[in-house]
Formats: sequence, C-alpha cells, structure tokens
Amino acid sequence: MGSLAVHSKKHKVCVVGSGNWGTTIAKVVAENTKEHSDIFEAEVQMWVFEEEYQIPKDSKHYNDETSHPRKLTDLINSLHENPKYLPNIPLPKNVVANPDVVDAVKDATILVFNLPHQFIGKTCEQLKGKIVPYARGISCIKGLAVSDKGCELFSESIGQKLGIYCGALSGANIATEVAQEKFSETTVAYDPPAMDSQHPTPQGTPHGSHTDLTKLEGEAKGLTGKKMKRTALPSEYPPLHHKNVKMLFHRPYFHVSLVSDVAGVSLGGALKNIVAIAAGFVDGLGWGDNAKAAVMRVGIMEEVKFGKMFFGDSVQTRTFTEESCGVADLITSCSGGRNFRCAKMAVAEGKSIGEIEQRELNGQSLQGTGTAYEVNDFLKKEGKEQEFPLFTAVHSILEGKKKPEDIPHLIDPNRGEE
Ligand SMILES: NC(=O)C1=CN([C@@H]2O[C@H](COP(=O)(O)OP(=O)(O)OC[C@H]3O[C@@H](n4cnc5c(N)ncnc54)[C@H](O)[C@@H]3O)[C@@H](O)[C@H]2O)C=CC1
Ligand SMILES: O=C(CO)COP(=O)(O)O
Repeated sequence: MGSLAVHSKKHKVCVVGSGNWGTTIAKVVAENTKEHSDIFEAEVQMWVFEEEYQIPKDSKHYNDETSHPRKLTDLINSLHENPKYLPNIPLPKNVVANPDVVDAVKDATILVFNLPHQFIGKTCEQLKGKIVPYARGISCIKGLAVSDKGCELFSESIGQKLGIYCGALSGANIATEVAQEKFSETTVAYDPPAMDSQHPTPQGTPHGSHTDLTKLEGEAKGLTGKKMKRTALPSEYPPLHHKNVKMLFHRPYFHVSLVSDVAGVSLGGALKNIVAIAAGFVDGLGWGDNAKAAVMRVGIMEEVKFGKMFFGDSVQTRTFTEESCGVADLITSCSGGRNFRCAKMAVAEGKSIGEIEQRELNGQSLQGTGTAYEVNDFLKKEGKEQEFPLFTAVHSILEGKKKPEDIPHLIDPNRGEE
C-alpha cells in the first residue's frame, strides 16, 4: 500500500557532495526516489562545490558552447552528467546540481553526506541551524574525525554537529563500477537510538532489532557516550525505518545489507584506506600477490583491533569478516582503488604519493594518506603505535622515515624479541 494514504508529505533527499562517489550515489538514490514516489520526492538535490570546468576537446560534449570553461553545476544540469568527476555516465534528470549548500539542503529530511573527509567539518559548519531539525543523515564518507578530543566516526560527528541521527553506508564500492551498474554489494548501518525501541518493528530489519525511529524526541547516547539529540519526524512523513532506508539505496545492481554496527561499518571503510596504501607499496616493489595478501591479513586484524579497543563492544568482528564494508572493501580497494594505485605508482616511479595524486586523479582526493596521519596522531596520543604495526609502518613510510622494503620487518610479530 502506498504510504501517501496515511502520510501527506514525502521525503526530500539531498546528497551533500558530488565527487566520484558522491555523484554515483546521487544517481543510485535518484533512480530509487523516482521509483518509490509514494515515499520520496523524485527530485534529488546534489550539492556541488562550485568550480569552473573546461570540457576536453576530445569529449563528445565539446562544442561551441563548451569551448570555454563553464560552471560545473551548469554543465551537470545541462548535460545530465558530471563531466569532471564521473564522465560518460548519464545521470537521471531528477538529479539537480546546486552550488549553494544551504539551498540544497532546504527542507531535506534525508541528508546523504558524501565528500572527501577533509571537507566535512567546514561543510557541517555551514549547515548548522540550516537543516530541518528532524532530518536524518547517512554518511558515505570513508575516514575518521580525529581531533584533540579523540577519534570519532563521521556519522557521529555529523550527528553531533547538526543535532540529527546519522547512520553510515560503506562497502566494496569502486564508484565507477557502481555507476556503470556492475554488480556490487554495500552495507548500511542504521541503528536508531534505544529510545525508539518501543515502536513496532517493520519487516526487513537486521538482526530483528529494528524500530520505528520517527515518533519520539529527546536525547540518546552516541557510541562514545556523547548525547545525541534527535527531533521527532512529523507524522505527515512516512517513517524512516530500515525498510524505507534500504529502499533509498538498494538497486538490482547495488545490493544493500542492513546492520546495526555503525562503528564497524564506518571503521572498515576508513581504515582499509591505510591498508590499501600498504598493498600499493608492496605491489609497487613488484613483490606479487603473496605479499599483498599478507598486508591485507594484518590490515584486517588491525581494523578489528582498533574498533574493539577504541569503540568498545558495539563493534562486531563479523562486520569486518562477513560484510561488504569489511573484508570485501579491503579486497576491492587493494585491487583497484585509488589509494592502492597511487601508492603503487609512487613506489614504482620513485615519486611521492602526493605528486601521483595530483597527476592522476583530476581533482579527486585520496583518503588514505590523511587517514594514516590522523590515525597515527591518535595512536601516538594513546601510546598504542606499537600495537598497530601496519598502520604505523604506513605512516613512517609516508613520513620518509622508513621504506616500503621495511614492511615485512615492521609487521613481523617477533620483532620485539630481537
Ligand atoms: N570514489 C570511490 O570509488 C569511492 C569513494 N568513497 C568515499 O566517498 C567519499 C567521497 O569521495 P569521492 O566522491 O570519490 O570524492 P572525490 O575523490 O572525487 O573528491 C572530489 C570532490 O571533492 C570536492 N571538493 C574539492 N574541494 C572541496 C572543498 N574545499 N570543499 C568541499 N568539497 C570540495 C570536489 O568538488 C569533488 O566533488 C570519500 O570519503 C571516499 O573515501 C567511498 C566509496 C567509493
Ligand atoms: O572505497 C573505495 C572502494 O570501496 C575506493 O577506494 P579508493 O578511495 O582507494 O579509490
């Protein structure tokens, strides 16, 4: 039965970010909002960090009108394609690029955060007080928010800054493959706070623990014990239970698995970027698949250890070993991800990874280098560097204090006995 029978309003969706993955997710979401018009408004706003872009001469879009640099938003809205960050992928016409972040989120009840992690803090500052208080967020960002206060998940820091509940989406999802509608799986963590638990459980919920999160308001504790404020969704809107959240992302080519382990999902996506750099380092040396597998094995162990040590019992090992956001993302990222490819080229060519990033990525942004530094800062403060030898090795290599050739020695469990 269509929800409009009961609910007079539909959810408005805004994707905050429009890079390689941001644009892909806007495509996925827009296909679904069009299909499920009883729950969602078809139009999906996509916030674009505005820039001028020159269509290359060899592009099919090059003509008199595009022979000079034009605003990226104008190009996206006229070509229905993001020619800079997701070229050659047609976007549904209901994706609307908007350069004004405050205007893009106006009245949106669902905010999908999808931008390189280094830009999210500033973006949230711009959004404070500008969103509807009953909005819900999903963070697709792979990274961690490390500050003097400690180490936070982006789902948590966004939720904290904006006063909303925010879940996470992460998986083995090389953006271009998803955009080309090649089969992928992903994991969505959406675990509304306990205060919603009195509400009925709709079908299709993970681990039988689902609740309708739309009715109550008040405060709930976040993963690190901080208070998270949540305002009730007005009853005019369809509930945002797991079934409807899944409907926003699931496609025949993009299978969504729902879990409640927000920390595990976010950590898998963030920390695998450090491991992918290590995999690129050993591959750049020409050491072959056994070396890469060794790095991946140690990497996933450190991911789980990091989660359990700093985010407590809410982190489940099976999120890393059984879900797309864990082992599958590690495998895909260490096979064809940007962090892996840039690290490999850096070693093979004897250049810095930053130089390769500038040369190869056309404005896209590596997440692994920043995360390696941020995680190291945090581990240093905690006095735990030695307990995470692979994460620490990647940082030392980026710093120029160690070499990729040192990795076997640095991750040797018997090293301390020498
Ligand atoms: N690209 C991929 O295959 C995947 C990426 N991810 C994650 O998704 C997140 C977003 O990544 P992508 O969409 O790939 O971004 P990207 O790597 O394509 O980054 C470029 C984006 O950053 C924006 N930007 C540049 N300067 C900015 C500023 N000062 N403020 C705000 N935005 C600015 C650009 O406009 C552009 O939209 C990252 O955390 C990444 O790890 C997750 C899965 C797959
Ligand atoms: O997260 C990704 C695939 O799941 C993409 O990884 P890169 O950012 O290294 O390309």
